[in-house]
Amino acid sequence: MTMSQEQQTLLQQKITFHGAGAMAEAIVRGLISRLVVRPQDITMLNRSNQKRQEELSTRYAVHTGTASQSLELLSASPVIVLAMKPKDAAGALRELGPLLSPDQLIVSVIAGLSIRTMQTLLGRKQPIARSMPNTSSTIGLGATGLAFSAEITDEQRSTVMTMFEAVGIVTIVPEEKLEVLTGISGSGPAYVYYLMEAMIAAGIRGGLSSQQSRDLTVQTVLGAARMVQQTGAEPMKLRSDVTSPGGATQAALKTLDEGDFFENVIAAVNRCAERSREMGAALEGDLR
Ligand SMILES: NC(=O)C1=CN([C@@H]2O[C@H](COP(=O)(O)OP(=O)(O)OC[C@H]3O[C@@H](n4cnc5c(N)ncnc54)[C@H](OP(=O)(O)O)[C@@H]3O)[C@@H](O)[C@H]2O)C=CC1
Ligand SMILES: O=C(O)[C@@H]1CCC=N1
Repeated sequence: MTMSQEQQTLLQQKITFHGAGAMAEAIVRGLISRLVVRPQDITMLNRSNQKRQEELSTRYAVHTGTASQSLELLSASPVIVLAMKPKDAAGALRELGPLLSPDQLIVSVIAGLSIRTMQTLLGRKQPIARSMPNTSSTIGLGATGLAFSAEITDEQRSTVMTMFEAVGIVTIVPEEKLEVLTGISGSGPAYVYYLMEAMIAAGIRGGLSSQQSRDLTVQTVLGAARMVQQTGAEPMKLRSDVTSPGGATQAALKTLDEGDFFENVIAAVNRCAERSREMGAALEGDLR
């Protein structure tokens, strides 16, 4: 099921972000700017970075604190978003488990970390939504994959859907598909930025100003994505529309293919999925 958000529902629930880095900020910015959650209902906790807390509280008027100061707060929050790096997750979940009541919802954005591992680390069958969002949530153009644990209630499911639909499109998948989804949409923005970096560099090397090169690249990527979205045409058809036989585009694509561009992108997506599985397996290994 893929949906775009059209109507916004105000979630009148307190949400605590356990981890206050790039991904947590992307979601919070989206939620606040789309009026889905009031800033006073959001708390963002990190481990120790005081400057970051001040920055977030000034920027978004949310509550902040460090995890150790706020165990009480976590224990009272109906929704807890786990948003630390995978390496920090095991310790945080072990600490969190004994504080929770059975109806508290955990929403994880952590790559690779399975629902089963989370429940084992928590030491209880907590309702869990495992998500894979991306940083474009910041501007409401995120793409999020979701999988749910069996314990989740309809109301909790709808809370999670509302949260992520507020910041982009949402698709529900069987949990084992979240890895390949990470390879496409979770990490995907980085591939596109890398392509853009290369295009901008090429323009500058060819004598355009950096501003010209940047503006042209941004508009080109934006226009190409919109063309696929708005015309409904296949990318292959749109590519062919640009490519005159024997012309300049064909020569450029041939150069990309000499570097096995198409298969390399697929290999990168597969490696990303595999790395997510490795991170998940390492966390599972921490259980022993
Ligand atoms: N960035 C992305 O594009 C995406 C990231 N993700 C996932 O999001 C998660 C976070 O990534 P990202 O935001 O990039 O990471 P960041 O490094 O930007 O942020 C991590 C945050 O976690 C905090 N933290 C670490 N340990 C604890 C703890 N024990 N209790 C509370 N907070 C803690 C850090 O606090 P402090 O700074 O004080 O140490 C920091 O605020 C990852 O698991 C990643 O897999 C998912 C999709 C996309
Ligand atoms: O690089 C990572 O591991 C995370 C997963 C998706 C985007 N960033």
